[in-house]
Amino acid sequence: MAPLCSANVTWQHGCVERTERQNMLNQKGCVVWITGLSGSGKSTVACAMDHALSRMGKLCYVLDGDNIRHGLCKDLGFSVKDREENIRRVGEVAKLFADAGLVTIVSCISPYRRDREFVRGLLNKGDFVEVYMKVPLSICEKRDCKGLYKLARAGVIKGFTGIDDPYEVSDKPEVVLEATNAAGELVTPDCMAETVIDSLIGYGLLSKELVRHGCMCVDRDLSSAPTAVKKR
Ligand SMILES: Nc1ncnc2c1ncn2[C@@H]1O[C@H](COP(=O)(O)OS(=O)(=O)O)[C@@H](OP(=O)(O)O)[C@H]1O
Ligand SMILES: Nc1ncnc2c1ncn2[C@@H]1O[C@H](COP(=O)(O)OP(=O)(O)O)[C@@H](O)[C@H]1O
Repeated sequence: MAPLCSANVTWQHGCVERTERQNMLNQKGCVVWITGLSGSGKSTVACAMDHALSRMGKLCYVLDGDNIRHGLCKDLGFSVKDREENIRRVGEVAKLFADAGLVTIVSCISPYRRDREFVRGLLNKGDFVEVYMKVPLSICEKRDCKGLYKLARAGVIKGFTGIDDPYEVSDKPEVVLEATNAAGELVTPDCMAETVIDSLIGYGLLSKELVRHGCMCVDRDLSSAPTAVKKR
């Protein structure tokens, strides 16, 4: 684990408090941490949430594992140590975004429980919401939209999560999203996003003042809100 901080540096306090920023934005900063196997739907749910929250007038930002590895973490691979460092960096950035008042949505495999708990520990209590994509490997592998499972099965990619590298399920993630509902029907990404948003409301991280339109939420005072919306 990295040292607490570099030598001879002093924390500089800002002159605008987090609460002031949150009041300006009319929202609370938090981190929604979406974890699960490759192909489980993390990026898709993150995108659906981003869309739904934006329609509600909430400022959010998605930190997606694939994208972060094109820049901030482009020097990292997939060893245990590199994944730990990847999650540490993403966690630190997510913490800054939450401090700026944004609903910060992270979609990273983050396969090791300890690394996710490390990030949870960076945030104020209650500001970290872990969303577990409980999608069986068989479904993820069947989707294989990037062809990586095929390469992993062929031994071309070593240390692939779910194949020859572990995914550790948390004891109590705040939200669990399954691929199918009780009736065995596929759950759409919009409905998954809605489940997470409902949880954020339940945890007091989002305002209850919402009206609903199908699976998408829109803010009560959005002038462009559809006329056929019904109260929750
Ligand atoms: N060895 C191995 N294991 C798992 N995934 C791999 C690997 N090599 C490359 N990829 C691709 O990298 C994406 C995962 O990046 P992450 O930053 O989310 O990974 S991690 O959280 O550090 O484990 C992941 O993206 P998603 O499919 O969106 O999850 C893969 O496309
Ligand atoms: N709820 C869903 N139902 C059906 N297919 C989905 C669902 N969510 C994602 N997918 C599909 O699964 C594939 C992988 O999704 P993606 O979001 O890229 O996963 P991840 O980010 O976890 O690797 C994509 O082709 C996507 O369209």
